[in-house]
Amino acid sequence: MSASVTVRVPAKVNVQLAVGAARPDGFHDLANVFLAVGLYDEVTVTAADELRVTCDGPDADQVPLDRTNLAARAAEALAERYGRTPDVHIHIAKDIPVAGGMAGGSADGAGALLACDALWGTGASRDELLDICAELGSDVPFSLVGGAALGTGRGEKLTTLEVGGTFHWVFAMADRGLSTPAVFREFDRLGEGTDIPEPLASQALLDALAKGDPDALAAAVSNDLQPAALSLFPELADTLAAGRAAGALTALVSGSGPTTAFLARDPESAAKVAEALRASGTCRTVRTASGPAPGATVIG
Ligand SMILES: C[C@](O)(CO)[C@H](O)COP(=O)(O)OP(=O)(O)OC[C@H]1O[C@@H](n2ccc(N)nc2=O)[C@H](O)[C@@H]1O
Ligand SMILES: Nc1ncnc2c1ncn2[C@@H]1O[C@H](COP(=O)(O)OP(=O)(O)OP(=O)(O)O)[C@@H](O)[C@H]1O
Repeated sequence: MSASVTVRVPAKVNVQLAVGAARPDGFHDLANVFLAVGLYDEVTVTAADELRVTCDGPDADQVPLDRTNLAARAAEALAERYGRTPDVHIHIAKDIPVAGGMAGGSADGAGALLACDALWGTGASRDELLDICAELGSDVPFSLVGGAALGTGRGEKLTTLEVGGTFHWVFAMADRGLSTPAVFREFDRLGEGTDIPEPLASQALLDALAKGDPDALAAAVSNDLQPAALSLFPELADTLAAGRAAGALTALVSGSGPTTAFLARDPESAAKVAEALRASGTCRTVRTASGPAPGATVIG
């Protein structure tokens, strides 16, 4: 008999990303306000003779299928903790752009962890799963939790945030990726010789989320990695300008980029911004999605 579990996991946009100075361990302290959005990967794990990863979807050829895949690492980490072998076939149906700053790999890590936990019946607590997520990567705990949350430390220490409405987004995917470590290195280079303040969450932004007010959110969003992403990928300025000209309430780079995110007042306006971005020729593909979306969820 072959048992199998499927988990659906959302992408994220960072509505605030405040970045502190580099720490001795090479990471940066953050005030990272995550919002999960309705673009999903689905991770299916099936009992097998040995660990194996397959992937399909538009960006599948860019996804490593060896043990460096975050989903494989998640299965191995859980198996090790429970003294068993990670004997599963992991299939990733990938819809989240790869190396796009939307936590696609992190989503697959959290998805595989939850799916293996259900398949193996480990009985792990939520806190244990969150600990394993934090070992896998700074964004992985949020992929498990979803909704909206403030991430402090390197982004792994989460406080859930209330959100008072639905926010409508348009995402423009670029024709190449950006490496997260390279963007943080560029942030360090650009900040050399300046005083980098302690990262703090913006109260105006948290209030805007709590009210579900898109105009207030648009006025409060910020991303300290945006200058670094633009420095490495200057053409993104044209995409941001095209979305603003089409009526987006605000335009920003998502996380470390290069995906750009546009906030719209309602679904109709999001559709208009999406159409204008498609026509602009400044990006590879355009998607609309709203948030908050639920975190990793077993769907079958
Ligand atoms: C840019 C964001 O996506 C915003 O949510 C995250 O901060 C990145 O999270 P992630 O991809 O899960 O990152 P990790 O896998 O933990 O780290 C990858 C690399 O990014 C850099 N990194 C990441 C997180 C952090 N707080 N400081 C860092 O400097 C480090 O060079 C690290 O080696
Ligand atoms: N399951 C996975 N899906 C995609 N990439 C993966 C996966 N596992 C490992 N990787 C590697 O991680 C790199 C970053 O991919 P990912 O899609 O997670 O970037 P990202 O969305 O920019 O991440 P983040 O927003 O968390 O910084 C890829 O280039 C790939 O080599």
